[in-house]
Amino acid sequence: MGYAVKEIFLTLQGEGVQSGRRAVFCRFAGCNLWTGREQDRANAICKFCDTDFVGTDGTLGGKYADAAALADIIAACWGDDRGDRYVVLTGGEPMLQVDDELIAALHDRGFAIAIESNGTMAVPRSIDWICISPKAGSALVQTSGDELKLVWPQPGSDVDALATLDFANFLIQPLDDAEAAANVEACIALVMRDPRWRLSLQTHKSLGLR
Ligand SMILES: C[S@@+](CC[C@H](N)C(=O)[O-])C[C@H]1O[C@@H](n2cnc3c(N)ncnc32)[C@H](O)[C@@H]1O
Ligand SMILES: Nc1nc2[nH]cc(C(=O)O)c2c(=O)[nH]1
Ligand code: SF4
Ligand SMILES: [Mg+2]
Repeated sequence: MGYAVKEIFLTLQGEGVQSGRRAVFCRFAGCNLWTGREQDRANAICKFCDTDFVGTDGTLGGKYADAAALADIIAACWGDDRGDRYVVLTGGEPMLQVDDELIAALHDRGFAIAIESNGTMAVPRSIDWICISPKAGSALVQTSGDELKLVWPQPGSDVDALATLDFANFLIQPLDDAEAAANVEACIALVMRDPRWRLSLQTHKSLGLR
C-alpha cells in the first residue's frame, strides 16, 4: 500500500517512561486532528502541536513502496549489528498508516516497536510499547496501553477520568508554548495532588537533541 514518511532519524527517546533510550524515530506524514498548516491551527481539534509532519521532505523522508523498503531503511538507520533495536513510530498520527505488514517487517528485523499515538484509532497489541496522548475534543478509542501521556494544561480534558483507564503508567507532560514555565508548575502541582501521575519532560529539547 505504501507509506508517506516525513523523516527518519536516530536519537534518544526524549519523553515518558522510555526516555533516554536509543531509538530510531519514524515520523509519518499527516494527522487526523490538524492539517499541519498554520492557517488551520486555530480551528483544529489539536491546536498545540510542536511538530512539522507535512510532506515527505525531511531526512530519509519519502514515499516508501512497501513495508520491507521502510523497515530496511529503519534498520540501516539503527546501524551495524547492535542489539536491542528500538523504533518509535510517530507523526503526525502513525495509526493512519501503520499496519500488520509493517509491524511484522520490523519484528523480523529484530526491533521492539513503540508508538506515539493520539488514541483516536485502535492500536494493535502486537506493538510492544503503546503510548497514547489523548486530545480534548477527540474521541478516545484506544483506552489501554503501556503509557498514557497527557499534555497539560489541556482545557476540556478530564485528568481524573483518564487516570482510571487501563494503562500501566500515567505521565503528565508540560505543554510547550509561551507559558512553558507556568505549565511545568501546573504539572508539578498535579503530581503533588495525585501521585498516580508522573512528570514527563521533553528532555530532547533541553539537550538539543532531535
Ligand atoms: C507530535 S505527537 C505525534 C504522535 C501523535 N499524533 C500524538 O499526538 O500522540 C508526539 C507527542 O508530542 C506531544 N506534543 C505535541 N505538541 C506538544 C507540545 N506543544 N508540548 C508538549 N507535548 C507536545 C504529543 O501529545 C505526543 O505525546
Ligand atoms: N527525541 C525525541 N523524543 C521524542 N519522543 C516523542 C517524540 C515525538 O515527536 O513523537 C519525540 C521527538 O520528536 N524526539
Ligand atoms: S494529534 Fe499529535 S501530530 Fe496530530 S496535531 Fe496533535 S500532537 Fe500533532
Ligand atoms: Mg516531538
